[in-house]
Amino acid sequence: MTRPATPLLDRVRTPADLRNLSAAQLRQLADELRAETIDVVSQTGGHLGASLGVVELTVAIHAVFDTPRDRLIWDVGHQAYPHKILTGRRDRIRTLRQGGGLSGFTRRSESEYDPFGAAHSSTSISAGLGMAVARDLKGEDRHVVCVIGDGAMSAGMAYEAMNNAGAIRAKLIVILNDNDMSIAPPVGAMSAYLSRLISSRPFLSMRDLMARLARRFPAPLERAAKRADEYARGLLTGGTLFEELGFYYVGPVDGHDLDHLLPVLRNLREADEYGPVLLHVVTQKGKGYPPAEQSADKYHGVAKFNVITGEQAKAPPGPPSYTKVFADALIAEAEADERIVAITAAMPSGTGLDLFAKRFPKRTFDVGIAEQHAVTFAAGMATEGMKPFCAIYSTFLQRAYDQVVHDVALQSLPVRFAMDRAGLVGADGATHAGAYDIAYLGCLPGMVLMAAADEAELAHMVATAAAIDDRPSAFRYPRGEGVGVPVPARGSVLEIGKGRVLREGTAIALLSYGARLAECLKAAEELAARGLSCTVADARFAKPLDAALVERLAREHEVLITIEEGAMLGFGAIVLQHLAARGLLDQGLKIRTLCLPDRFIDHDSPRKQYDEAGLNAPHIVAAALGALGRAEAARPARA
Ligand SMILES: Cc1ncc(C[n+]2csc(CCOP(=O)(O)OP(=O)(O)O)c2C)c(N)n1
Ligand SMILES: CC(=O)[C@@H](O)[C@H](O)COP(=O)(O)O
Ligand SMILES: [Mg+2]
Repeated sequence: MTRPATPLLDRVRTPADLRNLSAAQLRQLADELRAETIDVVSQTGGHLGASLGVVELTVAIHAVFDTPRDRLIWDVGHQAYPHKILTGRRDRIRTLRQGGGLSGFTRRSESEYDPFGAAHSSTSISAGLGMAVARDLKGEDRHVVCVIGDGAMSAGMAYEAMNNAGAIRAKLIVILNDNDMSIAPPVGAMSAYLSRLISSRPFLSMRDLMARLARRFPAPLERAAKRADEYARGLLTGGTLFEELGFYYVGPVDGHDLDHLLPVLRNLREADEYGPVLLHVVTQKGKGYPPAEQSADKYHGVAKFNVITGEQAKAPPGPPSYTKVFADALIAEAEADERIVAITAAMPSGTGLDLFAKRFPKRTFDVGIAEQHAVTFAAGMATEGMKPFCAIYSTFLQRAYDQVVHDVALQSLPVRFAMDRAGLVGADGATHAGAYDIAYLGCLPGMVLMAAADEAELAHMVATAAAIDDRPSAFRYPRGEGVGVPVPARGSVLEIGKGRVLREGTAIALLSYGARLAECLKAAEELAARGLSCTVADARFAKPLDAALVERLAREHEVLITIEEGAMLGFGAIVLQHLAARGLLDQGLKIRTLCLPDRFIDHDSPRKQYDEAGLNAPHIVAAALGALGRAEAARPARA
């Protein structure tokens, strides 16, 4: 596939090269940038739709504002591929989301044009306000521009930030990129409000817009008199919500029309002695690439694809994904119990709740990007006897930690947490790793914590969680396909706090928590080939811990190794603390706890990530040999 011709883009290495181009040239540049973005993502995969929706906006912002001196913050950052191409990273853009390559999100360490890292949504206004206040305290002069999507605008953090910005009245430009899409179609009253804003009348004409901007920034002494006028206009223009939060609302403006964008942004740049402004731009996710425009998800996240046909590369048929198994298992439980309800925070397809919703539309709740609300919403339902399953990726559940502690665990409410994407997740990298849930939930009294070793275990854990009605429970499972074991139509309820032994040995005990079990079984074979007899056990539960199993393994083996797809202070720590309390650590037992290292693991293939983390079979073998003091415990071969 030949690369698109990009004669103008070829002349742009940094945004400074944009600033002497004419409007006509900028329009051509945008077309070339769009073609380049499509070509890049066809080779790398990634978040195409969002990037295509902000091509013109990216060009206009960098043409008008003096980036990187003026700060530009992209919310989530998944739409920042055109931004990366224009800011000196075009030469590396085809390394996107690959080991050693560019991140799929904005990242401070990657470029001075990325003043704030992102990936978890709705952080841009808070960060931008922080930068604006710091600017004012230091007496510096620069603009701060935040671009936030309509989906990201559904998170409470965005309102916390706007509320504070309106009070501080710091000079800040928030650009609301409204494409009427989240990952799925947006939900909630805010989405409806924005739709009203757009549908209430056509885009402001340039004349109206200029007139309003001119009126907006009157001489200071008239300002007081203008408030009533603004309020009245706000009722007309519909920006009332934002204006009541202290923002001046401008829009809606066509976010693909540079003839609109450039003069508006220039005006906002010049009228800079006033408070926060919200520019409402209307864009189309997937703009300019028909396969994306016509797709239901607007090609939010795509595999490599054929640019001509839009057809995405398909992985060879394999076992069902953990996500699919979860959805099927929950449907089976819900068929039998009408109290079961399911909640997602704007991730219906990613969590599999889109399948649950097809079967139980009235028992499925997509609350938008609002994990904190999702958890306490579930807690409220649990107080009324419902059986809520909160399906939230491990990494995104981090955002609702106090709700888990304060609203669920403290009240011992039977909320069930289905934590998909546990462990390392590959191309999304460190921001999306499900690394910490064992640690952050393991310290909460009363929680039942489970980790699925394979897809059949996941089905059993769904059934088990459904049956636990007196306290909260959580089960974690990795991104991607299962290992190919048969999955029951409906899971069986497990005995709480009981693990299982898959292989009996004498010298070394490998105690796995989660899906590293397969690697443990491989390691046991390798150790057996070296004459070392190995027990392999699946803990199944981190809480309550299977004390009898752990103590037996400690008593009957020379070496005990715990393995988990989680950070320090997780399962291994729970086992260590238990053995210490039982006085079993000072009887010569050689114990090792294999977990994620105390650093962030960057994007790469999952296999390579686990290699780097030291959690593949060769690393387990080396740990066992090392514990035994066997000389050949040299650094393990790469798995
Ligand atoms: C806290 C958090 N929850 C969920 C996600 C997953 N996520 C990534 S992008 C996205 C939708 C964002 O919608 P919007 O802000 O409108 O951006 P668009 O993709 O439409 O450009 C979601 C839910 C996330 N990144 N962060
Ligand atoms: C940008 C974002 O946060 C989501 O789109 C995320 O990348 C989805 O992850 P999965 O691809 O694992 O569903
Ligand atoms: Mg959107």
